[in-house]
Amino acid sequence: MFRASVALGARRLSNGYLFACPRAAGARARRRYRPSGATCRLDVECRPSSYDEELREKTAHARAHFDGVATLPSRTETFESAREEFRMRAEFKVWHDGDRSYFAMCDSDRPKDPVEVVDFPMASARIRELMPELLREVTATETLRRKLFQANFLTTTTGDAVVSLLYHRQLDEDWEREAEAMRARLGIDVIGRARKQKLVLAKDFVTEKVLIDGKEFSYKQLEGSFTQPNAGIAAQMLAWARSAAVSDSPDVVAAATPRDANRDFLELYCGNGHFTIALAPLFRKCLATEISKSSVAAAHVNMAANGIDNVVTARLSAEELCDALDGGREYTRLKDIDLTTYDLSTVLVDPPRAGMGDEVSKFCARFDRIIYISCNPETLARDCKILGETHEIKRFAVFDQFPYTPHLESGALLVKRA
Ligand SMILES: C[S@@+](CC[C@H](N)C(=O)[O-])C[C@H]1O[C@@H](n2cnc3c(N)ncnc32)[C@H](O)[C@@H]1O
Repeated sequence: MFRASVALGARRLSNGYLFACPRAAGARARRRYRPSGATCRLDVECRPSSYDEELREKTAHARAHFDGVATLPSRTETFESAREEFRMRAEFKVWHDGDRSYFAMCDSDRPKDPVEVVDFPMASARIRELMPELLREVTATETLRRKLFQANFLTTTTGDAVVSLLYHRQLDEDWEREAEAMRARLGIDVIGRARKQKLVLAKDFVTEKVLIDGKEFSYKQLEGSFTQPNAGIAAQMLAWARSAAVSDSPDVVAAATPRDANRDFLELYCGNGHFTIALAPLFRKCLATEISKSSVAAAHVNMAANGIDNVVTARLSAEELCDALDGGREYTRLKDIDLTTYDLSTVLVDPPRAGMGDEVSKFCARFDRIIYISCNPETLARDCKILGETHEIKRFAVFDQFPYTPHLESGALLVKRA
């Protein structure tokens, strides 16, 4: 447990963190680090000096979930984050106080009690640059400011940016004109959202470029859909997954030689094709599924943009795909796909925090290699208990996607026992 400095004006939030309101104390916000249990909502303080210690503690905590549940390899492959400017997306409340507007975060238990965010060193350089510029624009133009309650930033390492502005009122032509002028001045795309309204000026996505094993891939990332928040870590996760697809050894970094070039790859929870695009070249054919319609659409665009032509993507829940592959009911969304032509040897899963659960875990146990990416070590360990009956965990990695929070992304390679 870390010592937390308590600044003047600090208050304890319901998640256990201590914060100082910068307006009251003129200080940076502070919190107490509490690795277990609490969900972290207000991650305001950047603490590079305690980064190493926090990551060590989070890693030990993640590994502890496996005690008595499944056997991990002794070595943890550790992927560290940049200490600052690592978050490509951020959401802030916008608070108005007389003539002044400011960015704020609120604890879920005290939604009317804002903590002002003056700067956010964890956010990408582009977000940090845009924050004061956006506030200046909004403060200067009543049409943009009136009933604005939230601003969401989505950026890339290449400087692309979409800012969504959320309002408690319907948006009209005046708003559109002013937003268009601001869009041109700031060099961003703007989305105006209100009840049953979404105005897009001029696009609702960014395009990220990622270099993996010497090759550049491009990713269309939709505003409002899932994207990996930490771009540096996301690239390291892709390289790790490629390496895990071909080798049981952590020492093989580049996936130069496809292991299963004559066999096929299945991906569940594929999102916008983030892992699919990087792993597809290692296999003969790939089947990737995902529940979100907009993410599947983005995945199609991303396959085409990267010249990936051996992937079929279908909008199906993981549970539906398990059912279909086991000869269950017929799915219209699979009518053009002949599942019998696939010789699936490797599966990659990247489920939400709830993990795969019993049904999907038992289904995955039939594959030779399982690459399991997880944002919740607790559910990863639970699912590994099932998979551990047939598979050995050959590799275990932690990716520090969320520095200065209790959260830790992890990856496990499970290989079927002979
Ligand atoms: C952690 S995200 C990973 C997305 C993708 N692998 C990536 O790296 O961007 C989890 C994804 O699972 C999808 N999802 C949630 N529940 C699902 C289910 N039951 N079946 C299939 N996909 C699901 C979400 O829409 C989301 O895109």
